[in-house]
Amino acid sequence: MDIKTVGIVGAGQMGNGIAHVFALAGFDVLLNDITQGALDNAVGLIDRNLERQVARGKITEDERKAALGRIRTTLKLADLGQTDLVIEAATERETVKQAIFEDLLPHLKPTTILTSNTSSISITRLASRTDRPEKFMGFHFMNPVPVMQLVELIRGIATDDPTYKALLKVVEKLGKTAASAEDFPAFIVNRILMPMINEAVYTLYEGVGSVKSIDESLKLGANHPMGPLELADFIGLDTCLAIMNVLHDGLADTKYRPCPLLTKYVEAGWLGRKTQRGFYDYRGEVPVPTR
Ligand SMILES: CC(=O)CC(=O)SCCNC(=O)CCNC(=O)[C@H](O)C(C)(C)COP(=O)(O)OP(=O)(O)OC[C@H]1O[C@@H](n2cnc3c(N)ncnc32)[C@H](O)[C@@H]1OP(=O)(O)O
Ligand SMILES: NC(=O)C1=CN([C@@H]2O[C@H](COP(=O)(O)OP(=O)(O)OC[C@H]3O[C@@H](n4cnc5c(N)ncnc54)[C@H](OP(=O)(O)O)[C@@H]3O)[C@@H](O)[C@H]2O)C=CC1
Repeated sequence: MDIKTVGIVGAGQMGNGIAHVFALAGFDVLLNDITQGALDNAVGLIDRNLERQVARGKITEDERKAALGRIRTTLKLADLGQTDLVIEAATERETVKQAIFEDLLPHLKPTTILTSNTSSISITRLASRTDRPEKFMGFHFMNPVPVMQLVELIRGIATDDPTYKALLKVVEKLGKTAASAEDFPAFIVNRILMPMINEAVYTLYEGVGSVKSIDESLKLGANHPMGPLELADFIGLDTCLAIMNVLHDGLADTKYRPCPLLTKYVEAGWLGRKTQRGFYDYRGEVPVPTR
């Protein structure tokens, strides 16, 4: 199937990045969220990120304008029914994702491929609640989407070959690299990355190091581009906790127990960069550690 139009549900940090790269690659994009404010913020951010790419000579001004011209927004989920490919990128909560697919189903044309950008949730289970489990896949982009090369492709138990091949072609058109992962909790990247982040929070919780010393240790001692706590803030602490809970519940192993300090930050609403406060406070000129 030749995919030309893409519907994206959720205009948060992942939804806007996904819209950005699809528009730049020539797809027509329809972006949906529940508030006009979220849609306006997303388009503003895409514009600024495209401008940054122009300033760095990565794309031309004409390409920036053309990409922006390919992005439309809507508050009506039903409008996405006529697109060739839907990418769900809403909050990492299974009930939210299930409700989105249920609401979308009556409006979908029969050939539309359904995907979720979930970081951890079972693709087989999400697919089983739709009318087309064979046309359903995990389509997992990395943050920040315009920069990161990898896309994880996760087949549910029922996903058919034409669907998998169609998504491989899309990844190629985006100029990214696909890695196939089996459908088990948190797939590959987060199965490995998130326990490391959770361990960094335990290291802080147990007083082994401060926010600054933990991040510096991994940046300077292991050459990571960001320290694990800085990265957790960048991903969103709510998303990190949700992924740890999926690992803990799905694999029933205490080694995936979310750190109580991570839970406390989420309960406080200190979700990282997106709320201006997490392991760092971002409200001033430079980020200041909160512990
Ligand atoms: C949770 C999940 O389910 C899965 C995940 O995504 S896990 C998270 C995976 N992501 C990571 O691990 C990111 C780790 N961090 C990094 O790689 C880097 O710190 C970073 C790329 C984010 C920033 O790099 P940096 O060197 O500190 O910043 P900077 O020099 O400003 O930017 C580097 C490049 O990224 C671009 N960039 C940075 N942030 C960007 C954004 N939000 N949107 C678009 N472009 C961006 C810059 O324009 C720059 O581009 P060029 O190299 O083409 O000039
Ligand atoms: N953050 C990351 O590094 C990565 C995240 N992911 C995954 O991508 C998905 C999105 O994450 P991220 O972008 O970080 O999250 P954000 O919190 O930044 O964005 C989620 C967006 O979805 C919106 N939303 C919630 N419910 C609905 C709905 N019913 N219909 C439409 N929009 C809705 C939210 O609106 P509101 O704010 O009003 O609730 C918000 O704008 C998650 O599944 C996450 O696990 C995947 C890779 C990396």
